[in-house]
Amino acid sequence: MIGLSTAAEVRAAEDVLLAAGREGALMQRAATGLAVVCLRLLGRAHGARVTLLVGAGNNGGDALFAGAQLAARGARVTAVLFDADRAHPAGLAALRRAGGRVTGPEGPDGLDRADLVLDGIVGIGGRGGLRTEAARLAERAATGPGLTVAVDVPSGVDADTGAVEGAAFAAVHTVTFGAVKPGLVVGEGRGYAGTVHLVDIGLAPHLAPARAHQLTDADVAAHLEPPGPTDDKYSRGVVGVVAGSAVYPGAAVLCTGAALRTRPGLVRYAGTAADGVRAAWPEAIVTDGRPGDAGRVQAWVAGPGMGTDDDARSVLAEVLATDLPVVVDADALTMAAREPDLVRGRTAPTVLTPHDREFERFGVPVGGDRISSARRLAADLGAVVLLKGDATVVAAPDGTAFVNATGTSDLATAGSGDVLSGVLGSLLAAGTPAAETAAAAAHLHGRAGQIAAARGPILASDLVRVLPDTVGRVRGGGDALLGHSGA
Ligand SMILES: NC(=O)C1=CN([C@@H]2O[C@H](COP(=O)(O)OP(=O)(O)OC[C@H]3O[C@@H](n4cnc5c(N)ncnc54)[C@H](O)[C@@H]3O)[C@@H](O)[C@H]2O)[C@@H](O)CC1
Ligand SMILES: Nc1ncnc2c1ncn2[C@@H]1O[C@H](COP(=O)(O)OP(=O)(O)O)[C@@H](O)[C@H]1O
Ligand SMILES: [K+]
Repeated sequence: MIGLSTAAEVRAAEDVLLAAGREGALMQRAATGLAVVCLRLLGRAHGARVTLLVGAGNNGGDALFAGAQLAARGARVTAVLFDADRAHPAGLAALRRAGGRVTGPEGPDGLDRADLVLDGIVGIGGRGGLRTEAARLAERAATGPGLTVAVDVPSGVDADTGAVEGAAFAAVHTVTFGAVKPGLVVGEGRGYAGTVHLVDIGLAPHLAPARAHQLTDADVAAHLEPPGPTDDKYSRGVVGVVAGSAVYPGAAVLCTGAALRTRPGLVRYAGTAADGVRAAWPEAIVTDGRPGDAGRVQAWVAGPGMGTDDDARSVLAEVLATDLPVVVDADALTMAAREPDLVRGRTAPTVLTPHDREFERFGVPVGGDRISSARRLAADLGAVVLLKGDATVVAAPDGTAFVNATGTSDLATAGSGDVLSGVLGSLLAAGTPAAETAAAAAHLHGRAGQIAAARGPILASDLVRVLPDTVGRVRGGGDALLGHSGA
């Protein structure tokens, strides 16, 4: 698991080392790690043109020290100081000693011919969008030829939330220090951060336990254990699906198929799309009766394509009245938003899987801070909330949160969410803790999207088809497709 630490948590850990007089050492570790990543990205230092955008704080100091290391290896480094009087004095001296040039925001910044641009405007000390001068150069960097690399956090991105209020530096890579900050992997900030490289500066022993995490393939593999010699079709967890309708059987077929393909023990289906499900999945046990007629299950998935009329409402209420884990998706979300008490007060886990428009039906739009929004609704309903998006967020009522690290925008296709709820129901039937299990389902769904999309545009049924291969590959470990790396 990769812990996501807020700016305050990072500062608290740094304070321990600063109190021990290690300030210089911390910044040197950060700058050296940064220079190493830059060298790797450039492929060579000698003759490379590098522009540093340097703000008045320690973030600018990191950029200056890293620039000095690159200059010492023959790079042609120009530092643009936004506030010449307050630029980090030791960093500036080091850059000058190494032969780097220094200019102001109106000076010859070299951006039009740069091979690499380092954004040291602001780091975790930043507030709000970039100010005018910085915004103008960030824009030129984004449209210029140089590879854009953010120091610690892309300037203008809120390190804690990923919110971007105004202009921000668009980085292709972000080299971050001590811990990955949530704002690099969630919300708008994710798009500005690009690939995240984590540099270890020795903070780990002093960091408070993270309240938000990203799962890796290895974490998710623990949810995908193959059956053992004593297992039978029941012992692996039976999932029940109430979804679809006679007119719209597609959602039921996708959801049931995804559940079967994730953990092929036993899937039961109850509802009016029974004929369609039978035809598509002879392996499923199907009834066109009520959930209670389906037989025993260990978890329910309710919602995709089931409608929101009185019959659908009574089916949902029957499922939510059980003491089993329930996934509430799609039409079931619409009904739960109308009647939140259907969910509040349940003792067994409930996982709600809204996208932004479904989330808003519960009263408040998602806004720029997706983790806090998911936490708020989770606490209000006493349920796990899986808020879908390009980086899906999962929050538990106690504030534990996960940000998904897998996926592709190709997943924005009709029926993709029905597949996710089938995968999730199937994993929940094993009885593992609901929030981490929901995060594991999002991870697996995202991986399936990446694998399916490697061949071209995808349909939701392609996701179902590649699920067994995806499970096999995630079990096999290896995070080659993940968005960030250790530096
Ligand atoms: N504290 C430490 O020992 C370490 C700090 N490190 C670096 O230091 C950074 C934090 O440094 P600071 O606390 O000095 O703060 P920053 O350098 O992140 O930002 C503070 C400066 O930015 C200005 N600023 C704030 N918002 C702005 C905006 N929207 N537009 C333009 N300017 C804005 C402020 O006026 C202030 O001058 C980290 O992100 C990291 O890069 C690393 O060197 C590791 C060690
Ligand atoms: N731009 C995107 N990048 C990555 N994943 C996305 C993107 N858009 C949607 N997704 C994912 O695709 C799925 C879509 O679900 P949903 O909107 O419920 O689809 P549907 O209702 O058509 O089944 C979610 O898992 C979501 O996280
Ligand atoms: K920065």
